[in-house]
Amino acid sequence: MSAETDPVKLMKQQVGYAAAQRVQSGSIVGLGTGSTTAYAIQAIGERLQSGDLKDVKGVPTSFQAIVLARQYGIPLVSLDEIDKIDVAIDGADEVDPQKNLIKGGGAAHTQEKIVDCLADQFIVVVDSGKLVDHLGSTFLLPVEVLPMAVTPVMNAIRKLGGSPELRMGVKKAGPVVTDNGNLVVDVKYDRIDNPKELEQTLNNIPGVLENGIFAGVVDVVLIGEVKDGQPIVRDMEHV
Ligand SMILES: O=C(CO)[C@H](O)[C@H](O)COP(=O)(O)O
Repeated sequence: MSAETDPVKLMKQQVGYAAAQRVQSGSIVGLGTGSTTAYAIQAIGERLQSGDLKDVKGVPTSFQAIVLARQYGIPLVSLDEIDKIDVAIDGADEVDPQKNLIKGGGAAHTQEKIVDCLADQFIVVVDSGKLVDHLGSTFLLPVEVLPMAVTPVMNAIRKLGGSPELRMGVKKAGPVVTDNGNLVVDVKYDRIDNPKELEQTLNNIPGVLENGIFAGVVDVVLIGEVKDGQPIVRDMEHV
């Protein structure tokens, strides 16, 4: 893997690479979505190709993960073919000090939550810019919604104190359509004080598939950062 020159890309590359080193031969690996996880998928593929790693299978969390796994030669399996996932590696948009997350910047949080929560070990890979004191500080909360329910769901979210907006496509006319054929509503909160409660409340609105709060499910957070001009990776537990 050639080193990135852009500092943020370099942090993402280093942390993705570090997570890939934790994968062991013979394991089933949840393959997350996003630019940071893409480096981990690449590094797992390179380890397989060099013979450093053997007999690894991936469980993808999105169409992007499928494409990358194929590109880097990682055999894929579906959830119907396995009875466990050893480790999942995935990115995040925000991480709070209790290791709660906001995910869904890539509109893939529904499949990500299924795969990440099934893993014996869930490793999150982020650059240091994703660390926040409380969720909702920098990122809107993504909620995947069935298309026919988008208006009542947005009304219900407003009544619960959030400000929802329908996510629109870039280089595509109209709204973003997820890998599951649904829409995404991004919700602004002044502050999310109780992530677990909000996660459950939003998922109870009829028409909501899943929201991007991942509360209490993360085992390890690896953080890529630049210290004294050098990229380093640290575990969130060990400052
Ligand atoms: O949740 C996600 C996709 O739905 C991504 O993991 C999250 O958006 C982080 O992406 P990146 O590593 O590109 O910053």
